Amino acid sequence: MNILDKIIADKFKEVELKKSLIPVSQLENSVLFDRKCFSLAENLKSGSGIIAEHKRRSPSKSVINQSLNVQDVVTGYESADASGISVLTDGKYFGGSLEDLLYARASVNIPILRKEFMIDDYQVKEAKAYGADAILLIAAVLSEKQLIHLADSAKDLGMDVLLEIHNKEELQKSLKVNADMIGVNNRNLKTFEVSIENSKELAELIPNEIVKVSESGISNTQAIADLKNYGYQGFLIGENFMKTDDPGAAAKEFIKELKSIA
Ligand SMILES: O=P(O)(O)OC[C@@H](O)[C@@H](O)c1c[nH]c2ccccc12
Repeated sequence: MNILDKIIADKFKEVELKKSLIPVSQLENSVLFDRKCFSLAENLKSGSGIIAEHKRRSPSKSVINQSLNVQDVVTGYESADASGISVLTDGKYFGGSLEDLLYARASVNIPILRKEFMIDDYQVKEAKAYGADAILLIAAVLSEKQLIHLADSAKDLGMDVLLEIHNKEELQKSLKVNADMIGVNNRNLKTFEVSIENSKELAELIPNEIVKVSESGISNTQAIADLKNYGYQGFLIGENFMKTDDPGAAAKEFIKELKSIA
């Protein structure tokens, strides 16, 4: 079993357990459930394009940063002029939680992406109930039918959908999905290999009306200038900021430099 298979197997158990503990009706009664979402896709078009991620650890890097407080990190990202924030909510492999999402929501007024391994409608409802503006769907772990269903369900709740692909086959099964953004993951989730070339190779195959996002392994502004030439408008960055003592300050410096080369 590769790591992605393991994560998904655990996720099925986790979701079943949660469903038995907290009914959907309770999620729907959350004060945040009727909140009007910010659009991440729209924000990427008009702003810096950076989606800055809160990530404590990952299966590929183990610990990145365990000592920070989520509110400080996300307010730092907001004042750095990030277009949106990504909050990992998986606990076992990434050290995140739904509570992180809730604290992030209470701290900023920019779009927040719930970064999670979505396999069930229940998690889409949870995302809305805990203050997310957008969800991630990973084509590598979902069928075309599931992708369509989960995306429609998020759109019905007013959230944006970022659909993650890693290769041509995954893009192929994503074309009928109602996604606002397609994210090309430069990291292969099965082997952890990272190559920004992956975003460049897949760019021309992504339909023009969908906002293109490049994800993972981005550590310098020149890479972004390059990716913009391929039509990318969004750039998801985690480790490069989170590995520092002050991710907000690192993001601010990065975005300032990005603006100066634009
Ligand atoms: O820390 P990086 O290399 O900048 O990557 C951020 C983000 O792209 C990465 O965390 C990610 C992309 N897709 C995912 C799916 C699940 C968990 C994590 C991810």
